Amino acid sequence: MCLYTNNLNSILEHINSPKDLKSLHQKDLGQLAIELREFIIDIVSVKEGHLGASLGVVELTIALLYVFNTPVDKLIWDVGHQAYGHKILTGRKDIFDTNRQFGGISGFPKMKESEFDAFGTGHSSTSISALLGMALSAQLQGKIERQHIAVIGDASIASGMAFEGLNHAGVTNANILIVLNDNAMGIDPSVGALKKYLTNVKTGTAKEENIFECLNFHYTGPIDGHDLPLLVQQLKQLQKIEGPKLLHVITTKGKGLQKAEENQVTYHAPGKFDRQTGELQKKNGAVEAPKFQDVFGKTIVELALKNEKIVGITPAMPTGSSLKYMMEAIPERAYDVGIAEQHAVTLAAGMAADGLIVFCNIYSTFLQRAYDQVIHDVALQNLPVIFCLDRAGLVGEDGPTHHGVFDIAYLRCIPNLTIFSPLNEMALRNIMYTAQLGLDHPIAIRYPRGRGKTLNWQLPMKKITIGKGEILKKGTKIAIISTGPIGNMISDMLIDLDEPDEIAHYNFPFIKPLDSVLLKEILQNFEHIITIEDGSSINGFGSAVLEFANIVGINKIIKIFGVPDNFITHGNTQKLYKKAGIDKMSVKKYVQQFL
Ligand SMILES: Cc1ncc(C[n+]2csc(CCOP(=O)(O)OP(=O)(O)O)c2C)c(N)n1
Ligand SMILES: CC(=O)[C@@H](O)[C@H](O)COP(=O)(O)O
Ligand SMILES: [Mg+2]
Repeated sequence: MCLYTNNLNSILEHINSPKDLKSLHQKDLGQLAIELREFIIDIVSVKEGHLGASLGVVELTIALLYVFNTPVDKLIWDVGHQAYGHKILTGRKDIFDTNRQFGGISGFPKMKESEFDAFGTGHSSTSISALLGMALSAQLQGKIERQHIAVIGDASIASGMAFEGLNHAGVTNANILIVLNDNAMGIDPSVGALKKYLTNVKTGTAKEENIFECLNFHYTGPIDGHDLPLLVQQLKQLQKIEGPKLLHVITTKGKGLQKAEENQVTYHAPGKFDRQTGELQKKNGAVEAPKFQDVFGKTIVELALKNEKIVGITPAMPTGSSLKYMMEAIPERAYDVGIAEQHAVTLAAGMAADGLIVFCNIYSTFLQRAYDQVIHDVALQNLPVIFCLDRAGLVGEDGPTHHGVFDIAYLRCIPNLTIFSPLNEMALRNIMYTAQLGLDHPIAIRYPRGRGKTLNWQLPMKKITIGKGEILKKGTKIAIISTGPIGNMISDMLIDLDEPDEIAHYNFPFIKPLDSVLLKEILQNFEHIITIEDGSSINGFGSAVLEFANIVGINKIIKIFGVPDNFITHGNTQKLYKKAGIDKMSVKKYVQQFL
């Protein structure tokens, strides 16, 4: 049955699955693209989320779902932040307003959420390997008709992992189609030699040999990724060709919303905006405490202006990490290396080995990808790289792919590495200052997404003693030991409580080395000890305290508040703290039973 309708404004209304989409006349697809774009803008303008990337692939999404036979054919969206159109057209239109909200659908493809989400994503550059895995599996299992398609962006394909996938795929006869969605942007402008090459291909100035053909791919392109009839035609043709194929499409990030096209960095994930004008929603004008990322970004400039040996590195997150301030002020010493966390870490190691003072800023969750480099290239050689791990803790709406809750657990077991979690903005500044004065070891400084508490934070920096904790409040019966900014929540809770004299509060910014003198004193003087952190309760800060108690042979009740042993969902951070049981109420309830 053909779903053609004379009321052209309501095509999307009728599309609840790719089956409905496939029953449209091809000439109606253009109208569907208009409606899909409007729908995405409507929802994201009020519910927030990733905007530009999804707007850019509206036509591509429609064409892929129109031509291929999903979910039998496998379709993988790399990173997945551009998959909103895919979600809307694959049965989630009516619940799309719950996107990224607590209890709602995920902002990324998720296998459990839909059979149309062939593979869960969130971290970039995984699609080619996963797709190849499925295609080789199809060969082994005799699923010879099945098609396998991955959509990967120009920034993500420049990552090592994507190249590893291409390198393997090129010597197989696996039936895969890689759609390279080239908009010349990551979150920030794409960087690197491959970007230059792709630009040359687009402008017709590339040398004769095509890089993808050299890797044994059947290459098509570059074609206009907003030309729906052309996309449909090309995809239908490629459907008939066996083996590894790459279709190079050119798109505009933010397509269809003028402000988003003009300011692609801001509109990657713009927050709330006016859906008609695209104008960002104005803040209420109140003076706010700074974001931790800006404390990092402004402090490194301050330090680097005085110390020529300081360099900064970010793997593709200049805006998110605020290293952009240094890239503007001292471009020759600030490097955006693209989505290349492993390279970023070993690059830092090389620079540190040659005497530079290196601040390597990586989101906690993305450092997971460079674990071996941290151990083998930095810690084993005891190179004093200064890792600044932004987005540590529960990050909110991005959810489990992005929560920075494992870093303490995966770093704590690495010899030579110091781990520090600042209570506030000044502590972050002071540790950055101290680290650049010269440390004997590498250090990981972990701090959260969002704002701190201090308005007047650009004070002169002070050297701090490595491995020192501090008492924030005296008490007689219970000792609460916190690490990081979650300590501020404990201070607030103590103000709320009726009998605060019984509770002492200690701040342990150094997770490693622990302040053994102070900790021994606490273990000796209190019957009941509570630790709290915004990371995994397994092998976290609390575990370190338990291990220490065991080593010194002091047997006390030690209660650990940390993120439990499961993947925490997405949503507003307050709700997530509650879900993880590390919110104010949960701690208060626990403490009150002993007062
Ligand atoms: C391993 C990893 N590093 C960094 C990121 C953060 N990140 C998310 S999207 C993105 C840019 C992706 O650019 P591209 O692949 O070109 O897709 P586009 O947004 O242009 O569609 C980055 C760096 C990530 N998700 N995963
Ligand atoms: C898709 C992705 O990985 C990024 O866009 C991420 O969502 C950025 O997170 P922040 O908003 O915390 O910078
Ligand atoms: Mg891109």
